[in-house]
Amino acid sequence: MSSDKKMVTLAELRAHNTKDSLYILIHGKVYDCTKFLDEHPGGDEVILAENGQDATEAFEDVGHSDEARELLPGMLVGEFEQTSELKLKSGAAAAQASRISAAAAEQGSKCVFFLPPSLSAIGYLLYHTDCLSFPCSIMYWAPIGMLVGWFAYRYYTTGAPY
Ligand code: HEM
Repeated sequence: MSSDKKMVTLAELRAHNTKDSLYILIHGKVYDCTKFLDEHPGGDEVILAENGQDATEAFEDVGHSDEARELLPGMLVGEFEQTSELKLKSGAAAAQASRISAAAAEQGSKCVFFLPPSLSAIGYLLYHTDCLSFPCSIMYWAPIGMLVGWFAYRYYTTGAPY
């Protein structure tokens, strides 16, 4: 139930900013890691440096193991009461964006792979210059390009485009 969740304010988070009492904010939750400071394999300074701010990015950048994550619930103080003063960093959103672009790149390379080299090159250029939002739209542009080419060729050789 959300009503019995303890909410931690920014003032509270900032009040616990020393070795004697240290709160850390990770993924919107506040943890009391005072007792853990001496045991932390990464040393106490790195955690102390994150006092009073959102430590999510620092925590995720290290690539902490599942074992490290399992220690967190034991230190939980409560949910962070978000204020406009301290915007939470959304590591999840960034990860999602990179997953989407990786998937799009994979799909693009599959499309381009089955096309003749010249069209692959055009498709590659269009895709990588962001001319098209969807990589497979080359299937739409290629026939148009060929049609325009055909009329240009006819006009050049006969003086009449049809
Ligand atoms: C209360 C939150 C934290 C917990 C429970 C925690 C736990 C751990 C654990 C168990 C390890 C050993 C490796 C692993 O299992 O992943 C570790 C390593 C490490 N942690 Fe944390 N950590 C916390 C917060 C942080 C923060 C905020 C930083 C800031 C940068 C940090 C930096 C590091 C570094 C640099 C290592 C690597 C140490 C090495 O391999 O020499 N940790 N942490």
